Amino acid sequence: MNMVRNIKICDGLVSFTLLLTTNAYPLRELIIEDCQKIVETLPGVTDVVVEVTSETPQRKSLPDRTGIKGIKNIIAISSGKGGVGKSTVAVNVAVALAQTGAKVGLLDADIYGPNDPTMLGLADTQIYVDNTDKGDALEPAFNHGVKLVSMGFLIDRDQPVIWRGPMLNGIVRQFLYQVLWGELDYLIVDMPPGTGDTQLTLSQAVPIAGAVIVTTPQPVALLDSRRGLHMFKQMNINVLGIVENMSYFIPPDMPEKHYDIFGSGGGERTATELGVPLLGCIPLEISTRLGSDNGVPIVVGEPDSPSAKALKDIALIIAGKVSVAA
Ligand SMILES: Nc1ncnc2c1ncn2[C@@H]1O[C@H](COP(=O)(O)OP(=O)(O)OP(=O)(O)O)[C@@H](O)[C@H]1O
Repeated sequence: MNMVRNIKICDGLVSFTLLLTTNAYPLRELIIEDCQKIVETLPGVTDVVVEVTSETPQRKSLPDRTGIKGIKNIIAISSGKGGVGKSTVAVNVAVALAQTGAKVGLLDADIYGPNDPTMLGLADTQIYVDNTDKGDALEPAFNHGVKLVSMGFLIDRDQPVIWRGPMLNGIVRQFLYQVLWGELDYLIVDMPPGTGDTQLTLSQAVPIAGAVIVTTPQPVALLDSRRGLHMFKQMNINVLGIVENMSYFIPPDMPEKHYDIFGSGGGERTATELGVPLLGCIPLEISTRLGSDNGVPIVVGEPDSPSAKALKDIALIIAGKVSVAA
């Protein structure tokens, strides 16, 4: 698979480079260990040095959808229903991917309720327009390893956004094409809830490497997720799977206890019924909410908490699936 490069043999010392398709490769450690062990068993070998590097493959353009220069993979995080934790998942997955060394951008396409600046600790940040040879372009904000563009930077915090479809399309296109994103392995798009204008604009404008649907276990949320899934299928967009958020509540004073507030197993059932994978389940934890409110995502603030571990695993699974698809 052309993943082994740069083989050097010097007496008993063997060194080589392993090229992974993503830094966030879920089986990274296992592969390194296996390669090491196998070479070590060869006669005459005394030492093995494995270097690891990665090259994220790029999602190809489609006949009717051209990619954005420099951006390898666009991943849409969506939900059928509001308030299920879509932004929490988008922000934490973006930061978790950046933690693996990937170059990551986050486009907050939730034009009416832009929360990502707060969640990424950029609530009081301003972004600027640069004059480039291709016209004016926005310089994204940056924190926790992630570049961010959001409507939240362009409006007064208390000002409601009252726009119609065509204006929305305009801003979403600007956020895609008139931002100095630079080189990105992943552009995570935090979609607005539901199946409206923004979703259509995005799905039609650019080739999306994969869509993730965030849901909570209760039946009403799951019903809406089905609609979202059908929209992506109709638009020929690869659905990577479902994330079940708020799967169960962990009380901070009794971490061994789990309460199924919204019922249990809903995400699993929906995933099976719709024939898409369940990418992971995230518990309801007070620290996750606090992290979002304080601008320190849980994968940074409490990386060993159950929610952070679940979110990091989900990020790796998403990266793995995107690489396989590409
Ligand atoms: N696993 C969790 N544990 C605790 N709180 C959570 C969890 N997931 C999300 N929250 C909290 O629930 C609220 C809603 O989450 P979030 O804003 O991510 O949802 P959303 O689906 O993006 O909402 P919207 O539809 O408004 O865009 C936030 O206050 C967030 O901090």
